[in-house]
Amino acid sequence: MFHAANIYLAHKLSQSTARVKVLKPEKEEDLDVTVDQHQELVDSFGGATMKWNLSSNPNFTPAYSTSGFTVGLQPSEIRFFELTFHKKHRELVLGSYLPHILAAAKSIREVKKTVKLYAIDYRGDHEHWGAVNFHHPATFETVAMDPELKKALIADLDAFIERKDFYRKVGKAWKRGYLLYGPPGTGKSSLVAAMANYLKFDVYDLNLKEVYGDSHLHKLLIGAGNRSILVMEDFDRALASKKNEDEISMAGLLNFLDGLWSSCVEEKILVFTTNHKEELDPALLLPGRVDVQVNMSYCTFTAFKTLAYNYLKETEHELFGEIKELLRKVEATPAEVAGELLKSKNVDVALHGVVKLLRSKEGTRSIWELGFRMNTQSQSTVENQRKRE
Ligand SMILES: Nc1ncnc2c1ncn2[C@@H]1O[C@H](COP(=O)(O)OP(=O)(O)OP(=O)(O)O)[C@@H](O)[C@H]1O
Repeated sequence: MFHAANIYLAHKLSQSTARVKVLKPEKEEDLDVTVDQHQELVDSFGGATMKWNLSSNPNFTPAYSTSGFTVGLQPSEIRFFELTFHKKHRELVLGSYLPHILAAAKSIREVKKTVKLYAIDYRGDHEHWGAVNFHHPATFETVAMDPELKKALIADLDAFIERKDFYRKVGKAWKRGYLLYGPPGTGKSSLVAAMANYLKFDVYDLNLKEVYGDSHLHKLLIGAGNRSILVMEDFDRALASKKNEDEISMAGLLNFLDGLWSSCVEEKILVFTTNHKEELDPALLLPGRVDVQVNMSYCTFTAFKTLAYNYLKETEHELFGEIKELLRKVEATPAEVAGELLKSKNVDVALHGVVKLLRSKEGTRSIWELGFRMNTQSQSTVENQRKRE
């Protein structure tokens, strides 16, 4: 309650607050401006006036020597808030105001949160996660993909976040599984980053190649925090690279995800990515394991326009017509197109680069066209769009 009140009141600091306290938490990027001691802060709620005051009492805890003996007392302080209100508002405070503060503090924390990227920590026993701040700039605005698919995905994420009570009522673990599939360079990793930045969820990058057995996998999965996205990139290939019998298998992974792990999960998103959806074990694709499949495909003209806007701030150009025609005929990944757009700040030069790239692909068939077969609705959505365009 103390931390919640501290966060809540920090948001209520006004220009007239004479003294504030400023901290820079080690792993956060922003400064924390909070209430200082003996500064009365007045808030109002449901017509009642609430007066807050931060105070402290001295406290002494035993100090120990390195050999474990008590060597005296160490001074510290216990800080607390004193809340003053008229006694007729007691019910209001206990029943509504304090719960309101808890909820408000939670959402402030989420907005301010610095998203973290976790990977297996190789400095220790490999059984824990190490974190760095997540700086991937991708957002849903910058990811070039079918607009309908994007809208549907955002709506699905929103619905998932809002349905905690529903999941609890129907006895389901509050988790959702996504499969992102498509050729390399079509934006699967960028989409994961966009999801993380949108939800402010930490990303846990579970590189299955580095997981040396079921118990290791279980420790890592259990150690991953809530409000997070657990990503298993190229997970089918990673599992296939495992030869030993005592190493993890797809069945072992799925069993654990469905079973014990599910019972301790809150607000977790699982993302599997693959370049070879057609080779996946159908057991993975059952609802409850993979709830949504997203086809990240070759660059359509709509996707190209997103990229052209991101990189050049260009919405119209005389070369757009030719690029549109070429994109109907050839297969270029958004990464390839983005690579050309990055080459020059000069719009004409950059767009000519794109035309040259696409022309060079005319008459060639990619390995994906030859060997990559897709079978879901989202694939036909993208293909229809390519035809429409
Ligand atoms: N759909 C996209 N929208 C915006 N940028 C993209 C998109 N696809 C690729 N890019 C650009 O290409 C780079 C590589 O793409 P990304 O790593 O997201 O592809 P991927 O599908 O995850 O590839 P892989 O399967 O090889 O991991 C990105 O950093 C981004 O700059």
